[in-house]
Amino acid sequence: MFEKSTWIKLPRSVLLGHGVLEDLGAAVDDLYLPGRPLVVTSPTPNELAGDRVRAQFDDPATTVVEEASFEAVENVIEVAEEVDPTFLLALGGGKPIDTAKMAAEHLGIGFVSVPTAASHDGIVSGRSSIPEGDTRHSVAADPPLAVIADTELLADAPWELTTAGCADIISNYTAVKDWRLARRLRNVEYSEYAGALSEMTAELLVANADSIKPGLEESSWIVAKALVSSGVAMSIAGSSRPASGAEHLISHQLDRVAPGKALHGHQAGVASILTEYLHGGEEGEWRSIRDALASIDAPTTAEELGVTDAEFIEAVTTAHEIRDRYTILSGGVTEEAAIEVATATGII
Ligand SMILES: NC(=O)C1=CN([C@@H]2O[C@H](COP(=O)(O)OP(=O)(O)OC[C@H]3O[C@@H](n4cnc5c(N)ncnc54)[C@H](OP(=O)(O)O)[C@@H]3O)[C@@H](O)[C@H]2O)C=CC1
Ligand SMILES: O=C(CO)COP(=O)(O)O
Ligand SMILES: [Zn+2]
Repeated sequence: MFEKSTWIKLPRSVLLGHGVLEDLGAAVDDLYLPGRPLVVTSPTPNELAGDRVRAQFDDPATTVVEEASFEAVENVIEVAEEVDPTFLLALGGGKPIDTAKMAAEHLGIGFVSVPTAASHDGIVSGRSSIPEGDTRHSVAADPPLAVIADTELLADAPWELTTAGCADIISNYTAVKDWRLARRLRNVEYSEYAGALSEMTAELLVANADSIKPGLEESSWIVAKALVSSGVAMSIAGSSRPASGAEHLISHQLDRVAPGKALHGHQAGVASILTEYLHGGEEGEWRSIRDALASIDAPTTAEELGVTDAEFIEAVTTAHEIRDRYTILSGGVTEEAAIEVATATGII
């Protein structure tokens, strides 16, 4: 008997473009979400756009998240239990968005995502990624009910946040290779649709790399569309597999080994040069990944990430320990081998 089933959860509305922040209230009305939001934001986005967001609702409440942590999620839940909002409205980068996503899941209410930085594909996805001690919890949560991505706001964010979003997308190439490898060697469930969408998203971004330049609002448009598309791929897969393979394991380890030194997408991008080399060898496509990253001003070396060679190598040799996800790094890489590959690719 055929017994497979799939439940794909997607945002119902995605507004993307110049000035769409002013349509936020209307977009929420369109979702038939009556009542008041609890705005979950972080300091800079609150200062930049908090008042414009609050002005579109009756009696909104606000809570400010200083860092992404389980404690922050608990705090948001506590505030929500006091003010009894009908939905959460996450305003900012990944920190407030992931915190709100996880809190909304716990509270059993929806959330609306208003990114102020096109820094990674978590702004759209149904995955919440929160660090805790030495590990990182990537948990399934409902995706946002709506995403309101104002390219005017995104274009004003520091340029490196946008290049981090690009690099997060470019790393989809190796994430999909790891996923296919896991299907072949471990019979892991693989979605052709999600894999193809994720790869196509990276290809389109690279094809448009010439239009990704600081001070050009079109860059934010291209990147934000790619982040939406990658988020949809994760929703179709029901996991972060289409966008997170061994390169993400290395990035998560760098967060632990060298915290706060580099942005998530930049780390995943540099790590994907190395994992592509492991997949394809000297003749593989690692140079194309490196050149694509360089063409949009993203780092391609440990030094450009601001981490030492030793920190990068430690992240590579320990990456397989943090998550039970089969990748090219499963089983581990010796320090000598890691140094050899990182040297061959010019990362160290
Ligand atoms: N779900 C997922 O798939 C993923 C989730 N994550 C999560 O996301 C977090 C990282 O996301 P990221 O977006 O980089 O982090 P943040 O939300 O911390 O944003 C990065 C920095 O940019 C600032 N900022 C945000 N928007 C603007 C703007 N428009 N102009 C000027 N500054 C701005 C923030 O300021 P300030 O701190 O003052 O508010 C912060 O200092 C991690 O904590 C991680 O847990 C990461 C990867 C994937
Ligand atoms: O960053 C992600 C996709 O780009 C999410 O991946 P994780 O599931 O590894 O947190
Ligand atoms: Zn990522």
